[in-house]
Amino acid sequence: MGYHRRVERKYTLVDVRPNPQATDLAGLAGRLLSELRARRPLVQNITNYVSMDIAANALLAIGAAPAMVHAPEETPQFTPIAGALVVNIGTLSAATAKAMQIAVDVAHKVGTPWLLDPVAVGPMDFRNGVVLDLMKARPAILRGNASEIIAVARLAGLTQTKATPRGTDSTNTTSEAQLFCIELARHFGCTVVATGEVDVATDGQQVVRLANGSPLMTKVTALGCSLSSVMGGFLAIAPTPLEAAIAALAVYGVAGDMAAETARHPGSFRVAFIDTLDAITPADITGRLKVIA
Ligand SMILES: Nc1ncnc2c1ncn2[C@@H]1O[C@H](COP(=O)(O)OP(=O)(O)OP(=O)(O)O)[C@@H](O)[C@H]1O
Ligand SMILES: Cc1ncsc1CCO
Ligand SMILES: [Mg+2]
Repeated sequence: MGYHRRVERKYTLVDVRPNPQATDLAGLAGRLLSELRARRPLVQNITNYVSMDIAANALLAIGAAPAMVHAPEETPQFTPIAGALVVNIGTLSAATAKAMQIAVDVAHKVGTPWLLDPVAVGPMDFRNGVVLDLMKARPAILRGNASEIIAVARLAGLTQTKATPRGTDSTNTTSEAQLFCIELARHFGCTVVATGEVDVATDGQQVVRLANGSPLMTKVTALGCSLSSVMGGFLAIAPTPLEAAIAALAVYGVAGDMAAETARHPGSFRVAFIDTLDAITPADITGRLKVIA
């Protein structure tokens, strides 16, 4: 398949089912939060150097057990016992790319669900090739910002639209990315999540849009990477990847709202946000979740 092959669009937004009710989604997220805390899933992360600390702390705060196991020599024994695997290409090298491919192949073989965070995909050919190779091992969830999701859609030949990322940051909106989320989900048979001011999650049939969170979340590095790791925690315990994605987005977004009520600048927000991941309750989600129809 050529990178830029344009596929015929056989479906439109019209055949996507209507948005479920906010109360249903908040209830789902609250139940899965309680279940995650009860089961404390083990989450393997092969992630970038920047996110290593905050992603592990976010997983601990929400109630999961993080493990940053990268070595290809260890993966064949570790990935089968992990509840989920999170692969994040933020600080990619030839060596880490190889370690990631070995891990996702093991995950695919033994049935450990895994999530891909395609950080800064688009402008660099090496990174783009790695993302396409990783996608062949069928992630359960693809989670990126709007620019990253548009870039993966272009790589897959689903569009000629060019994303306009600025390094690891998005300059696109998730409403620009929404149709590509649906097309990618159908093309790869996975759940796709695009984050931003409004978060979009879809399995190719249902589309859910959530509008919690604070602009301060873009002022703390690797909060998106940490969201991917937290989503891995939910992926380990949720009945479906879409439910895992919705629960993670709901908990994370509401925690962002709550932390922004106590902290006004990035340094203190980072601390308040981790504290809130620990303190947040299902009732907080019910009271605050913003679902866009
Ligand atoms: N403008 C905004 N307003 C409110 N919340 C936001 C905004 N932008 C991002 N978020 C939230 O921040 C979190 C991280 O999403 P973001 O899209 O910034 O990830 P990212 O670009 O992959 O981050 P990074 O690469 O720095 O880790 C998500 O929970 C998202 O909802
Ligand atoms: C800043 C940065 N550079 C590579 S990964 C990363 C963390 C945010 O994605
Ligand atoms: Mg990111």
